[in-house]
Amino acid sequence: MMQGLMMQKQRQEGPDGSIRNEKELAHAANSGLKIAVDFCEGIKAKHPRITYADLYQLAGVVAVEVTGGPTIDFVPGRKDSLESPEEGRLPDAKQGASHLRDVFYRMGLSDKDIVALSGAHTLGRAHRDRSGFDGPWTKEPLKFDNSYFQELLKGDSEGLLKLSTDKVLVEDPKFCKYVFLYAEDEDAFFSDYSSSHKKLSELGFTPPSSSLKAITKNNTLLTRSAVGVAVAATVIILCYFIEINRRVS
Ligand code: HEM
Repeated sequence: MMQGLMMQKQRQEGPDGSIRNEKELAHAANSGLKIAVDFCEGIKAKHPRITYADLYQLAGVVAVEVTGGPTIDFVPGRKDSLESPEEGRLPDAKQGASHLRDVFYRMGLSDKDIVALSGAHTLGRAHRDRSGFDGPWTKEPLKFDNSYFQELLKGDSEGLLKLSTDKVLVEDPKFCKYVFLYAEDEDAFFSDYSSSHKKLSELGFTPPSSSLKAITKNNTLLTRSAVGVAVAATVIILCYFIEINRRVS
């Protein structure tokens, strides 16, 4: 998901759908993402007007929400590119705090963003045949909650994974205060996660005025893409559950 969210290019950071490029899918850090990209292809075929860049971001937003996480405001209008970045710009799970800061600061993100976004590891698992790592981070990997942070504070637990880049969040004093906060206060995690996810998903993107934003009478922001996002979202949810269930079981 991290990789899907970032999909950045050298000249301009930000989601542009280039992950569908075979060359980029072959980057080691993207191993396994072809499955998700292929799922999205069926939706793109039915709703060709949505860009790949928007579709992949929408899939991430929907996956977080349907698994119990916060709502993330989604604004369409990203442009597609097939120009891939060079390999090696995504975070390396075997490294530590300075590496994480190099990667995330480069995108204008903060220590708080790093910790909040790492909380996405509340979902899913690692696969030995993809990354070389194995196992979920939490006991309920289909549920988006703050248990990732609670598990981090407990230390090593049998059957649960902790990458170096997860452990460093407890070891580094500036990261650590957010780990304590999120482990204790799920609302604070959800609120910060939602803003950090939106920031990452809108890197290099200025929402166009034609994004069909509508403010309803009770001031709820509704964002509608011109294509049947509701239908697309339903299909994405189904795909997400089928895939995750298959991988977790
Ligand atoms: C902080 C640096 C990060 C590192 C080093 C990292 C590394 C990894 C690794 C090694 C895996 C296992 C891949 C596999 O074997 O299938 C993984 C999975 C995952 N990552 Fe990250 N990640 C990072 C940040 C993020 C962020 C920011 C997000 C989302 C906002 C994210 C969401 C996920 C999810 C949901 C999975 C599970 C995928 C599945 O179940 O197939 N990660 N990550």
